[in-house]
Amino acid sequence: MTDAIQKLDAAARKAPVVPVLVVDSAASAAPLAMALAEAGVMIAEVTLRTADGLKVIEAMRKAAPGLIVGAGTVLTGRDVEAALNAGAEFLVSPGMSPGLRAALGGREHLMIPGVATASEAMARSEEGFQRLKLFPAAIAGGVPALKALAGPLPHLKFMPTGGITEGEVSSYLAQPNVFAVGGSWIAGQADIAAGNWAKITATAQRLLTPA
Ligand SMILES: O=C(O)C(=O)C[C@H](O)[C@H](O)COP(=O)(O)O
Repeated sequence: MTDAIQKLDAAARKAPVVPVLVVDSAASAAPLAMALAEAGVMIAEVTLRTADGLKVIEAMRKAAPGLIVGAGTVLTGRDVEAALNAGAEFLVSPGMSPGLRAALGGREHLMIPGVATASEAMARSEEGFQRLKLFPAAIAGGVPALKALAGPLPHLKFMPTGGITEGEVSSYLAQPNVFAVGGSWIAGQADIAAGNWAKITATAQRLLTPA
């Protein structure tokens, strides 16, 4: 197992909830990183869907050095290079394409690619991807799909993301083939833009300390 995956696994064992962040302004990065770290969040995914995404990755790493910051919505080879240059420690994509696959060239261990079917999961595993994102988790079958996949493919570990609600997190995390759960609602785009740091900390804290 590679260092990047080991580090991610160790953090996910302690704090298996990964906020998927859409951050409009790099000015939000430092207070956001501190709000998440205060809640005990150990892994965050910054999507490259905003113009400031790369700057946000850099600034969050500086502000909270203990937080593992990755890049999400990595779609192209250009995204791969830009995200790694900005300091992203892991990469997440909604799926896989021949171009992205070629651009990774030996760096599969850094990426968590999205899969929605058994065939996709088998293909990614064969290509060397060690952790997979079930995406969009709710549409791809949610917890029943993960249970079904665990039968024939017990060695594959997933981070379900997409359409998961707060109340469902614990049932996802109870699956032995789930190492983390992701969601954009943990720290919502509007709350980040409005600087609602206390609300973000409270939501993340609630998720990380189940009743
Ligand atoms: O940006 C990516 O790489 C994605 O694949 C999409 C995100 O994972 C979803 O947008 C999160 O889903 P929600 O929590 O339902 O909002």
